[in-house]
This record gives sequence, structure tokens and C-alpha cells, in this order.
Amino acid sequence: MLYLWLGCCESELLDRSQNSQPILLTGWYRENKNKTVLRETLTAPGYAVEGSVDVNSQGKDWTATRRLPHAIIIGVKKGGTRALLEFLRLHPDIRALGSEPHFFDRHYTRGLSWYRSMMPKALDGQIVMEKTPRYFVTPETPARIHAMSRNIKLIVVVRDPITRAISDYTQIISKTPDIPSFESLTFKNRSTGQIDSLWSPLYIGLYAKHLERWLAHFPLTQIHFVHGERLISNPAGELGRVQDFLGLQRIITDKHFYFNKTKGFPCLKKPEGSSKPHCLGQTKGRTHPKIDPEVIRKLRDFYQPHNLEFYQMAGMDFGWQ
Ligand SMILES: Nc1ncnc2c1ncn2[C@@H]1O[C@H](COP(=O)(O)OS(=O)(=O)O)[C@@H](OP(=O)(O)O)[C@H]1O
Repeated sequence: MLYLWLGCCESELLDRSQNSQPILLTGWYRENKNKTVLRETLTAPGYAVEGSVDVNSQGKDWTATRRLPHAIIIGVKKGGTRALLEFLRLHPDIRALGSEPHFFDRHYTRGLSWYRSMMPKALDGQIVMEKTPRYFVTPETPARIHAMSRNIKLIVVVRDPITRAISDYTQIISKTPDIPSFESLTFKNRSTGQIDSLWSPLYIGLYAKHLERWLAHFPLTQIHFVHGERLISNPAGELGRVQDFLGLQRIITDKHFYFNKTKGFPCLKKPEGSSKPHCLGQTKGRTHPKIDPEVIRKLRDFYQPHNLEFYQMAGMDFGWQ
């Protein structure tokens, strides 16, 4: 195996958002009779640097520029969007922004040049990506993204809306411990059993309602759904489908993952050159509070028609009903 560290690019560690050991991924190289192309990826959650050099033409290929994204993970909050993004960054043809730019929902008035300036530098042929899960539920976002690029590829990680809601609530109480219980916030009026569908943790799970807005601007072929539960049980399988959707070679495979029993989630294996394997941080995979089974049953009834509508629209049965 041939290793080459291209020191010129360390200054490109721009989108650092978490402090983790960089991982030098090896093996991204091609060889043929006339030419040797070497590719190295230095990556870790929150940042990445990569580049390629054509050895026989004295490194002419260093033309990384900032470009608007070709693909966006638009949702859903607590679906597994961070795991997906971090796993995708293993691919040498993907450059992803580590933080969430919230351009189309919060910072739109800053303009596309601001948005472009947020993106990591990418070489020709590399796919630039970002993730902002709130886009999926923000009404203005589909039209704004379409105005930027009608060909953009959109990815949505969806998860059983009930587990998603509990995950969302778990995040909320971790910041504001004094809020009422999940059970009481679920109902407008507990005695009548009327569900408060506008309570944000429940509202986000009305996937069909949100998807409808996206389908007014984009064909279904431009939207890829990642099965949130399978992203945990079979990350390589889900990543395989995402790589296909993005038109990339399937480079991220089983060999990149192991199941960490303590964390209870798949993590990245110890790559060569790195001192330890990598799992997502403590805010991912929190312990959920135990919810009254009767409330869960009411939520199942509530979501069932919405889920069925979503399966029809997405052309895929996620098996949550
Ligand atoms: N590999 C791996 N490691 C850790 N966590 C994983 C992984 N794959 C999916 N998940 C699930 O991701 C959930 C968090 O989703 P998001 O990253 O989309 O959250 S956020 O919207 O960005 O806050 C998170 O939700 P909680 O379990 O409620 O914390 C996880 O269930």
C-alpha cells in the first residue's frame, strides 16, 4: 500500500466542528500503465481534507474551490442525520460541511455567496454536501432550494415518528429539565385524548404533510429516503443505497463499521493510522425516558394514516404502523 500525505492541504481543515482524532484513510489510489493517481483522505467527524494529485503531471490537479452543494440532507431532525453525514464523509468523492448552515431557513437573506463561502473546498468531480434537518419542515425551503438548483439531490433520513418524537423530547429535556412530561405535552386535552399535532416533536413526524411541499418542486426521483432504523441495524446497506443515489462508487462498505455494544450503535472501525475507533458523541444515542404504553398506543393510532400516506408518496413501506 502506498501512502502519501499532501501537507499543502492542512490549511483546508476549515469546517472543524468537533475535536476528534483525524483519520488517515488509505487506499484511495488508482494506477494504470501511463499514469498514477494518488488519493488520500484525512477525515474525522466535523472536518475533512482530501485531494488528488496526478503524480506524472507534477500535481496539476490542485484546484479545490468552494461550490454550492450538489446534495443536501434536508431532514429529519433526530432521524440519524449526523450519523449519515459522518459516514458519508468517508467517501473520497464527498466533501461535507461539518456544521449545520441553516441557510435556507434562517440565513437566506445573507445570499448565495455567503452560503457558498460556508462550503468546504472541493475538487472537480467531488460532491459537496451539507445537512440541516430543519429544512424538511420549513415551508419556504423547497422553493428556495429549487431556485438555487433544480437538479439538486435531496436526502431525508426518516425514523418511526413516535421514536423520533421521544428522541426530540429527550433532547429538549436535556436542555430544559423542568418542562412537563412527554405524556402531558402529547395531548391538547388528556381527558378527551385529543393529540396536540402542532407540538413540534409530533408535528415533525407528519412526514406526508411535509413531503407534499417538496414534491411540489422536485420529482420523487430527486429525493432519497434513508431508513433511520436500518441506518442503525445495517449502516453499510443504507450507505450503499445513498452512494448509488449520488452516482458514486460504493466505497463505504461493511468493512468500515462495527457495532459498539456499550454505545448500542454502529461506529466507525479503527482505521489504519488512527489510534482509536470512532463513535458519535454523547448527544447521539441518548437514553429515552419510559413513556406510558397507553400514550404510545394512542400515538400509533394517530400516526397510522399519516404513515400510510407517506409510504404511498415515497413509494416505500417503512414498516412503522
Ligand atoms: N451510528 C449512530 N450513532 C449514534 N446515533 C445514531 C447512529 N445512527 C443513528 N443514530 C440516531 O441518530 C439520532 C440523532 O439524530 P440526528 O443526528 O438526526 O439528530 S439532530 O437532528 O442532528 O439533532 C439518535 O437519536 P437518539 O438515540 O434519540 O439520541 C440516534 O438514535
